[in-house]
Amino acid sequence: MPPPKQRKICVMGFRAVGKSTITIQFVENHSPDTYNPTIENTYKKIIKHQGQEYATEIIDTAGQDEYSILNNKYSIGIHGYILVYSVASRSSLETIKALNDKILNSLGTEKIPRVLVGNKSDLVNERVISKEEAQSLANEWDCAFVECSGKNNENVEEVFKQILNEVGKSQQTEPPQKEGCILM
Ligand SMILES: Nc1nc2c(ncn2[C@@H]2O[C@H](COP(=O)(O)OP(=O)(O)OP(=O)(O)O)[C@@H](O)[C@H]2O)c(=O)[nH]1
Repeated sequence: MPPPKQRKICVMGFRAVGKSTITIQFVENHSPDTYNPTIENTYKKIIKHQGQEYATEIIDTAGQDEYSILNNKYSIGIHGYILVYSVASRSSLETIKALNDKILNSLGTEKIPRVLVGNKSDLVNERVISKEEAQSLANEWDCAFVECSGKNNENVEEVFKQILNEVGKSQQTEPPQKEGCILM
């Protein structure tokens, strides 16, 4: 197998949408018993995906809102973003739109590997965001889209596979660096 590739992934979204639950479910195979608002936690996991190992660092960030200022450390050296909203909360989707804008503005490009994640898909009767609405937003952003339930461990692995795919795609399409001078 080729040597592991390093990946640094940031999990972002509104408060209590399930960022920690998804991350802990994926890294440690269990769902946290109690709700503890996160300040910031970093997890490490070797992920085997399509014949390649990825030494992955997953940063579980504090809940954000539309007015939060994007910390510099969430825009420098990050390979991809997992943008989480709750299918049962419209305001959490509005926060994701604002967050997405902030990330794109801060990096100055639209070509940023992202996965839009609708968590809490088990809350069937409380759903206010349809799959179609989120899928069309993901199409607009040209990024992947996954619905999952962190609590029930449904589709959680898919979230991480998709972000690795998105990062891989972005690295394939990067134009080769040209050598020489640029006239300003
Ligand atoms: N029904 C349901 N509840 C969930 C799911 N994922 C998380 N929760 C619950 O939502 C609450 C918040 O979960 P967390 O994982 O702590 O959310 P968070 O986004 O990390 O929260 P902050 O750190 O405050 O931003 C907890 O009570 C979880 O049990 C899910 O898929 N379904």
